[in-house]
Amino acid sequence: MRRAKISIVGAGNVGATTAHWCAAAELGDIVLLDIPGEMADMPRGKALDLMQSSPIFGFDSTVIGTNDYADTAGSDVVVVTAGIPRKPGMSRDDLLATNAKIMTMVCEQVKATSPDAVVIVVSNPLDAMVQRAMQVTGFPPSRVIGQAGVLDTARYRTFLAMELGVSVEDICALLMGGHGDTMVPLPSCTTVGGIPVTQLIDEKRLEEIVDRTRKGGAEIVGLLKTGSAYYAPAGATAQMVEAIIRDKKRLIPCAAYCDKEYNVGGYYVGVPVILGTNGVEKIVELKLTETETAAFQHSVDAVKELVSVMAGLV
Ligand SMILES: NC(=O)C1=CN([C@@H]2O[C@H](COP(=O)(O)OP(=O)(O)OC[C@H]3O[C@@H](n4cnc5c(N)ncnc54)[C@H](O)[C@@H]3O)[C@@H](O)[C@H]2O)C=CC1
Ligand SMILES: O=C([O-])CC(=O)C(=O)O
Repeated sequence: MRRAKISIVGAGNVGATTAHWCAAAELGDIVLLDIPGEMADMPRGKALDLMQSSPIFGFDSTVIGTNDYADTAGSDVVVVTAGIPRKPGMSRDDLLATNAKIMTMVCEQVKATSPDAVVIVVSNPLDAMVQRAMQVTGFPPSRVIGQAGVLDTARYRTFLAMELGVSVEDICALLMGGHGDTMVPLPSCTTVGGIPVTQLIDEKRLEEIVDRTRKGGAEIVGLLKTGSAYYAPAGATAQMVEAIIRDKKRLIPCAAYCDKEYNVGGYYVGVPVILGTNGVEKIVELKLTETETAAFQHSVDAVKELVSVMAGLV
């Protein structure tokens, strides 16, 4: 049986860690690509190091490092983590100009070498970067998806489990909106072992936990000092890769292209989707309360604003 081919563009912290999770789960053969220059050999070094862990973890995925898109040709999934991360004091939006240029260069190559791939964008500011990736590749929007919601929800679930002293496995939650301070929690879709979270945590404390989730990326940036989070972001990305490669039909929040859905009008924003081999196979439309609709609209407006700034930049 042909093994799936997964290419990861950007062999930095998120890219290399995604390669690690994908290899350990034997999701397919992996190509790790980064730019030529002084550090040209770095992806080859990381790939070889990962390969040498295969006898320990018992995986037969191959991992190669390269600077040449020819090696990524015919990928089933391409993950784009290329770009700069933020440092303390910066917002994700401060990365817009630099990362939009990088995203354009990367996606021109992806379009030429892996025209049938499903593309998962991770680089920030996420919602604008995934819009740029869709524009440059010209791929159907269902095959260009952004990773944010799985990470944001994982953070939320972690904090809820810590608060209640229960297993993370028993926490089921959903967040919507952009990957930023405007993300929209949905307490009505958050349960602990089937019990609505609102029966276990009072409103004020829940709002504090939501607030910590919103600022979850910045909290890690403040601790690391030199860059941003990568273990959980890479785990979230690998979960999306798995849903696509194994056609799992996971119902998870991703940045998906919404036109009529939720009346967004042609932008990427975090919504619940069904993710399978074809990428986004369905956007699930929930009935939101008035307050949730207003918060979601606020989040969409922030994404629109960023996309319009990006259009004026490049
Ligand atoms: N969506 C999300 O939930 C998250 C997004 N991020 C974002 O992911 C991006 C990567 O973060 P890290 O891996 O921590 O950064 P990093 O600095 O460790 O790695 C980025 C890599 O991209 C490479 N790169 C730059 N230009 C390139 C190009 N034209 N082609 C190929 N590779 C190129 C760099 O050489 C570097 O190795 C950042 O923009 C960060 O903000 C990070 C965490 C979560
Ligand atoms: O905070 C950042 O810059 C990286 C990121 O998106 C996250 O960890 O959520």
